[in-house]
Amino acid sequence: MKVDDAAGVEAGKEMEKDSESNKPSSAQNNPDARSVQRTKSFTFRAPQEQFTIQDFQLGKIYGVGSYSKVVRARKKDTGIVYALKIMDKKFITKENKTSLVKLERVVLDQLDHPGIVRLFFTFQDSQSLYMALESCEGGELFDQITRKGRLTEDEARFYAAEVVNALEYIHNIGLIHRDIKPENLLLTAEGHIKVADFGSVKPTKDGQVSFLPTLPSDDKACTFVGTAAYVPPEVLNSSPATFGNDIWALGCTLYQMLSGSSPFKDASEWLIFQKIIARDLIFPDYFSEEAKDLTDKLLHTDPAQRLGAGPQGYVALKIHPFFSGVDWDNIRSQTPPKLALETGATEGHELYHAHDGNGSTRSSEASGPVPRLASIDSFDSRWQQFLDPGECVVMISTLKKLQKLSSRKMQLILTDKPKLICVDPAKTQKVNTYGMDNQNYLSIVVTSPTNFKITTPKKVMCFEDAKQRAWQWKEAIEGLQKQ
Ligand SMILES: Nc1ncnc2c1ncn2[C@@H]1O[C@H](COP(=O)(O)OP(=O)(O)OP(=O)(O)O)[C@@H](O)[C@H]1O
Repeated sequence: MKVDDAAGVEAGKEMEKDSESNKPSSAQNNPDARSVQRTKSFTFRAPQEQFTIQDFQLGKIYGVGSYSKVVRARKKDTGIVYALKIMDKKFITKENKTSLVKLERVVLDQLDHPGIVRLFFTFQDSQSLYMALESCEGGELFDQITRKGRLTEDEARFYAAEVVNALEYIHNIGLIHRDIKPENLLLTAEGHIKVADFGSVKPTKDGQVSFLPTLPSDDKACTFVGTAAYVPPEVLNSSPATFGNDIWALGCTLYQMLSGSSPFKDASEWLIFQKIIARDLIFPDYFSEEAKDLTDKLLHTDPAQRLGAGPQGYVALKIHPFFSGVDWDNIRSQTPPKLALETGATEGHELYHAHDGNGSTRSSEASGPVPRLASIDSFDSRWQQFLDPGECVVMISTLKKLQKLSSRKMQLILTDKPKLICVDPAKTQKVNTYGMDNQNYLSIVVTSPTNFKITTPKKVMCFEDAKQRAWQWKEAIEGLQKQ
């Protein structure tokens, strides 16, 4: 057996291994865990099945994560649709993600709440691990904010209340999610919230989730788990994670729902962190007093004082005037806001200026019919080096560059120069820049919502955008060429 194959087998065994734990059985503390039979060996509620990928009819790609791909998949015999999370065993082993994958599997298995994505079963083959998740057909809350520009206070209240309801459950069983953000808040076809992505979860010492794998320490200085724009100031100062992390991220998410963008945004992670540490928070005029007050209290600098994490816990959070009228006991039977469906059209445009090298940054500005930035936190400081002073990023995404027999991850950056920069994230010295004037004529052809081709005088490049923004890339490029 080759070393790589052996590694793949290990990843599979590790994810499904009956785990020994010296923790008490969660069935004693958690009524939801009673359905799991706890004899000598532990049985997962979501079983490991003997299915193969051929048992499923695969549909669109919902999205691509750092070590997985999530695909809509209909089980051929039952007709039931799942979101199939597919992970490459060799990649997981190579990247040392085995214990994190197992953690996510064990945690999802024991979570039982209508506001959290459900894991139904797992299976594997020689190459991949598969998790069959509840399919969230309404997409990400992030896309609702992008499509609507910003949400009304009623809409934001509805979503925030459902997130609070799920977070209360998550915290009560002793878990810190650590990556709450609009991209990880998925929606059902009806429009109810489902918290997803437990890949960064941190179990607390006296939590109720059992059979946890041993994890590598992440408490090292200079590293943080989560997403730059939603990370609380104390985590940047290397304090250990607390429930207050998720409350801060909830505050950022509420702000983003109401305003259209996250409260601490800038052109690089470093600049975002400066804003977070300085708590450089500006409320738009149209926020109601209740919305301002709640956001302000969720974004308290002291994690222990954040509403919900403070001494009165969730009671204090739920009675905040912003939530007046919310029927907390019947929250999942309320009618959700109408979902904004995907359209080719885009509104608004935000530009993010490059740092000018003198320590000052210029602010963002709005103009022109060019698409909105996908997500400012996708602009990380690594890409800054490719911009000239004052140059603005119009669109940026990690895409797949498709070649004849293979594909590779690429960072595509469109700037207002206009210029298209294509960087291999694994080797940032490998960068190609394409001008877009008459001599360097560049054209773009969309072949599907996910795929597009870029033709330059010297080559044709095929890209796949898992977030289905092929039309947005075309509009943005052609918009700049017309200017
Ligand atoms: N149950 C689901 N139903 C529908 N779409 C989903 C579901 N789970 C995940 N997705 C989509 O698939 C994308 C990839 O999910 P995945 O969990 O692999 O990684 P991620 O959370 O985006 O990234 P990372 O692993 O880097 O944190 C998500 O952004 C989301 O849009």
